[in-house]
Amino acid sequence: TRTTRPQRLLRAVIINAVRGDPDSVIRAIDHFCKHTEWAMNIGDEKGAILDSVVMETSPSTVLELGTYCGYSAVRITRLLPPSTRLITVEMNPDYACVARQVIQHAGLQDKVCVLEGQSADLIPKMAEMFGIQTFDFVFLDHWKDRYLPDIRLLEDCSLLAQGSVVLADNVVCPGTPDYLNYIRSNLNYRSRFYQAHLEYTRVLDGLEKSEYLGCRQGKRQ
Ligand SMILES: Cn1cnc(CNC(=O)c2cc(-c3ccc(F)cc3)cc(O)c2O)c1
Ligand SMILES: [Mg+2]
Repeated sequence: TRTTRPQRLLRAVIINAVRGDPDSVIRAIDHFCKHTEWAMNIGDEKGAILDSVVMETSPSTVLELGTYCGYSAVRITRLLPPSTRLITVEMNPDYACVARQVIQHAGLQDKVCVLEGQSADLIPKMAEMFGIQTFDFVFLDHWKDRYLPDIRLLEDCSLLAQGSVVLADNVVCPGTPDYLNYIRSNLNYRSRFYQAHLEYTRVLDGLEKSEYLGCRQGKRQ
């Protein structure tokens, strides 16, 4: 096939979504993934949970790891107050290129910074790059074996504050067992599991929401 799946998803957005209307971009992607070609966006069912967690957190500083085609970046950013920015990290340049165009079609390009590169390299530079201290909200949706090392890196870089919320996609499918074991046994977090389904399927999946409680000692026995 000459085009890639992200390119075909972008074409569906350009054809079917109203420029400057984030909700129509979301609907166009969900329609494409339900009726034409599955893609690994968080989707509508888990997306509604993401929306509710973003709204209850009402964050000032937001980090997303794993942009893919920009679907969750559009979902999150459409809910943010005018002065708030989303920083989203994508290691795949082809995905980043499509994501920037999807985000632009939604009219949210001034509120989103798509960073190309490895999360492990970029996280230590974030405070300096963006003049921030901590992230109020972090969404984990990148390589599943990077969730644990990257949450540890965020801690080590003091990028989490008391009350920061970390939401992780796919903790059941494909699954992130080492991350779940760590975050659920760590006294510095209060975690809650939201049962759902893998995007556009009946396969079980879920989201794990973890609130950082500040730096306490020890582990739960
Ligand atoms: C290539 N790449 C760039 N970023 C990433 C990180 N994301 C995932 O890997 C990811 C994978 C799946 C998934 C794939 C196949 C399957 F059979 C079941 C589930 C679902 C998701 O929601 C994901 O976020 C992968
Ligand atoms: Mg995912």
